[in-house]
Amino acid sequence: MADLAIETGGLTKRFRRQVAVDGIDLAVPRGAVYGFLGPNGSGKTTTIRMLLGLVGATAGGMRVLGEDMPSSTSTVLPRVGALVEGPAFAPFLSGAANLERLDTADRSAPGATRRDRVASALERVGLAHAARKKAHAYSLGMKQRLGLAGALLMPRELLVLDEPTNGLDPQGTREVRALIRSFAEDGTTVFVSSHLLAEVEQLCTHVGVMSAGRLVAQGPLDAFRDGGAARVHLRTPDAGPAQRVLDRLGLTADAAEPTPHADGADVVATLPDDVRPEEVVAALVADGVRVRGFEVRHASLEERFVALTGEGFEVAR
Ligand SMILES: Nc1ncnc2c1ncn2[C@@H]1O[C@H](COP(=O)(O)OP(=O)(O)OP(=O)(O)O)[C@@H](O)[C@H]1O
Repeated sequence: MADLAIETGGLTKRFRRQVAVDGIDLAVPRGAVYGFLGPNGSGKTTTIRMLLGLVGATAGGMRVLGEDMPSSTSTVLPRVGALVEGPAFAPFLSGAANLERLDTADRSAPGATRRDRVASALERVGLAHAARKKAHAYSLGMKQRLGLAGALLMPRELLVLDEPTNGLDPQGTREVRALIRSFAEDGTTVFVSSHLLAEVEQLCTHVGVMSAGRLVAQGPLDAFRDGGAARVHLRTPDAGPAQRVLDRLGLTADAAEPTPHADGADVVATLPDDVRPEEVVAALVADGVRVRGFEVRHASLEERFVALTGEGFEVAR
């Protein structure tokens, strides 16, 4: 069995009639940066709140860092750093004072090292220069980074981050992403929710896709990238003979009729796993088909996820 930082079985949350999370089986390997992807309202925040013991599950089980939750909350949570829903800070306290206050509330955090740990967490997120500034004067990006600093006051084995780049400008987004990468490089497992496919694609080693409360896909990101059928895009003035060659090789055309083009016509067909693109070109040429364009394209991650969830993803970065 893989060593899992988060594992759930049939995890379910119902709010009166509505099923927000519908029997999900999460498997988050240790050391992964796991992107928890799904459109708004698909159940990501509710799942995170259950994992952190902020709300009870209606049914199902969960283990976090190898321990049953919520029964082991008091021993597990000190090992987990969390950033959930835009952290609330005391506006008239400085960034450093806010972190000191937060740290004081953590019974596992030793007071003797508090000041040093606060300073190094601020340093880590690039806020050392603003340590004495009042939190209300922080930009949204700085507040978000202060929230991340709060999750880093103690060494953590797992970070759970709910939409950490929400509301940030592109620069702030890049900074937060770089920070998350640096946590992962230290060996921390990161579980990060997002409704932005591009973000998950750039950041994560693993992905879980939520749709209407269900986990519709999960696994290493590379498996999604390499999966998905390849299609050949052929441009030729000899569409009829081309189609016959493709049929013979077992390629199924996307449309009954090729798309007309000034330079002939475009034929698009799905390439079976056991046929190599060069065989297709050779067979076409051998049959006298004039090949004016030939390209093999894999379905993009976005196309695959849209197919899984039936919904579009925001592609904004
Ligand atoms: N406290 C609550 N009471 C009733 N319904 C709730 C509650 N919290 C969440 N829901 C519902 O559960 C569903 C899942 O919500 P959730 O916030 O988990 O989704 P999400 O994927 O995190 O979306 P978002 O990205 O918008 O936060 C939604 O339909 C939401 O309206």
